[in-house]
Parts: sequence; structure tokens; C-alpha cells
Amino acid sequence: MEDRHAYEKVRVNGAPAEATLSTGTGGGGGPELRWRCAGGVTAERSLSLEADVLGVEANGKEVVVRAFVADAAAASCAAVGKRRREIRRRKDYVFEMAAGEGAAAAWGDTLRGCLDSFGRPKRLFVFVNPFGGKKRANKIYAAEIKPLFEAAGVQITTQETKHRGHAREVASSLDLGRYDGIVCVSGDGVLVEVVNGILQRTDWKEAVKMPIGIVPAGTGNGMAKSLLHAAGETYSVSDAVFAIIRGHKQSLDVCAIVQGQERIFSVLSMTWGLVADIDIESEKYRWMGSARFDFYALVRIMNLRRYCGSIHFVPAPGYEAYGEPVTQVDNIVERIEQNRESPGPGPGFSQGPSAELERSDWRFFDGPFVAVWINNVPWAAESAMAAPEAKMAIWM
Ligand SMILES: Nc1ncnc2c1ncn2[C@@H]1O[C@H](COP(=O)(O)OP(=O)(O)OP(=O)(O)O)[C@@H](O)[C@H]1O
Repeated sequence: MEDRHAYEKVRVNGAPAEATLSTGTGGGGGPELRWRCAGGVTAERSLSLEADVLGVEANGKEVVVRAFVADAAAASCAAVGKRRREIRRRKDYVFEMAAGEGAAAAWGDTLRGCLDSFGRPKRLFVFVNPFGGKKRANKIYAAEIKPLFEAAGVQITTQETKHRGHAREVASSLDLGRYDGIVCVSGDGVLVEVVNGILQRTDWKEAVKMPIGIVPAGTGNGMAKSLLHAAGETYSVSDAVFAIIRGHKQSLDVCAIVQGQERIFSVLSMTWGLVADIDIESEKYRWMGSARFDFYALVRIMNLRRYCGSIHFVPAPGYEAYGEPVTQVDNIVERIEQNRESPGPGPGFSQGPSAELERSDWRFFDGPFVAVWINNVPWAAESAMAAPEAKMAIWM
């Protein structure tokens, strides 16, 4: 696209300045606003429309640019700690146009056109789980999440989850045509419920294309941590919301798990033994927040249990030497095919991914095991990078 520049004499938050609005990507940097205050005492300032701006509003002679920008002072405070983190803050820039209302309306239209061209979501369905983590999701939503969505002009429909399984029920029958995405203000549990609700729909093949976002408000928050880490973003509530507003997307593998008559889908991890016990049995210490995992891990490690069984798997490239080779592949394939045919959660439900099972190079481990932990993403919880090699390619 050809670059276009519009120069205007303005006041930026009251200070006289000259501002330039550049559109297009011809220069390589993307659309941006630049200004220098009269007298040139302060350095030139700039806002990248893609990376810094939430929304825009033209009002009379004024154009209000709602931004979410790195705070230099806060960043240097954080740098005193171990790692430099970029901390973003909400900030409004009011551009008062010397040329009057016509110029403000023209800038407003151009700025909105640029933001629209980024393909950001405009209508979101938001689940809030008041029970997750330390039960602060409603407060986090009101204080940190809603204001950002409002500043970005996103239309939000909220649904507080009322009981276990509620998010799954709602996702299984939601009119998806009315939304550009679903957001979970929760831990990983509600996200998994939404994925399962989507995959039990008769229209799951279309429905599965619906982007699902997550804002950390649970205990483990492994998916939020993994997604933000893969995108090179700071792990925080506001950064997760900003990534959703900017329309960052990531495709994920889904794993189908069949146990008895039950079929469930997993996107984060599957555990058996120690880690599952820590997760489930530490429920009574929920008030501790994420410390419940550390505390209960110690309790369980001091009283290790052993689990008998065997694991058959197809190694990823580079891991062919792990485990023992399987000679009777037919038995495994038969059992997987049986599982594929077992009852599912709904009338047209997804049966899970298909693979060329017979031709795969199967291997196995025999127990007893202390823990089996199969991870789809690097971070199983915000403080546990269980599978650093788990591959995630971020699409932006
Ligand atoms: N109103 C509610 N009352 C009780 N349980 C609920 C309610 N709403 C949702 N749930 C259930 O709470 C469970 C835990 O939720 P969530 O995953 O959000 O938090 P968490 O367990 O603290 O975090 P994580 O899964 O990241 O460790 C979910 O399985 C969900 O079904």
C-alpha cells in the first residue's frame, strides 16, 4: 500500500505541536501518528496504530486517541528486578486540530479506517468464572478488562458461569454468527469446557474456527502464559486483553481422550498420577491461589504413589530413540478404532483428529509410573514450564 502523510498543526493534550498521520505500509513501519511539541524541547513522540492504539473518537475539533502504551518509568522500575518487562498503561491523547472540525473528522475517518483494516474482533462473548483462582475474576473483569474493551470499542456480551459445566452448555448452543470470538476470564478449566462445548455441536467443523481467547483469572493459567510467551508478550491480565483486542491468533492441536463411555477434548495437558493428584486433591486449598499447587506437590512428593500401566506413543521427529519398539501394532490400532466409535458428547460431535495409525512407528513405556504428564503447550501453569519443546507458532 502506498504511504500517505497528513500534516496538521495541533494541540496534543493542550501543548502546541505539529503532527503527522502516516498510513499504509510502504515505509515498512505500518500506520503511525507522530508529533513534536513546539519549541522542540521534548523529543518527537509516536504511536503505532497497530501496536499502541485501542480506539479513536472524533469529537468537534478534537480527535481522541485511546492508547495502551509502554510506560518508561514503570519499565525502569521493573528492570530493578531480574528481567526487564514492558509495562503498558492506558493513556488518552487528545489532538485538537487548528484547522477545525473538518480536519478532525478527516483524521478520525482515516484512523478508524486503519484500525478496521487490522481485522480486529468487534463483538466478543465473554465468560467470567467467579469461582476460578482466588475468586477475583469479577473484580479483575470490572477493573482491568472491561475498560480496555470499552476503550477499543468492542461490543461485549458477558456471561458469568454459574456452575461446573455451564460454559460447556452455553458454548454448545451459542449463536456464533453474532460474535467474532469467545473470551474466557478464567483458568484453564473454563477454556477446556468451551472447547468441549464447541466440539459437541453438530456444526463443529465450522464452529471450531471461532477464535477463543483467555485472560488469566484462575489458578494455573497455563494456556494464557503459553500464548503470551509465544507471542513475546508480558504475562499479565491487561496484556492478554490487549492481545485479544489486536486479534492475535494461534492455532492449537486438540487431543481426544476416551475413558470408559466418556470422551473429552484437551488443549492444554493430560496428566495421570502425581500431577493429576496434586491438581484434584489440592482443591480444598483453593484459597491459597497458585501456591496450593506448590504446597500440595510437597505433600505428595513426600508420599509418592506408583501407578501401573503402559504408554504407547508415536515419537515426534528427533525422539525416535525413546521407549521400546512395538511389534504388535494391530492391537493398538484396533483399540484406538474402538475408542473412535465409542459414544460421544453430542449428536454430531467431533471424533477427534485422525492419523495414519498403522503406518506409524509406535513405541512404548511400561510402568509403574510416578507421573505421566503430556503437554500440548510449553507452560502447564504460569509457574511451571513443563514442556519447553512443545511447539507453538504464533500468528499475528
Ligand atoms: N459458579 C461456579 N461455581 C463453581 N464452579 C464453577 C463455577 N463456574 C465455573 N466453575 C468451574 O470452576 C472450575 C475451575 O475453573 P477455572 O479453570 O476457571 O479456575 P482454576 O481451576 O482456578 O484455574 P486453572 O484451571 O487454570 O488451574 C471449572 O472446571 C468450572 O467448571
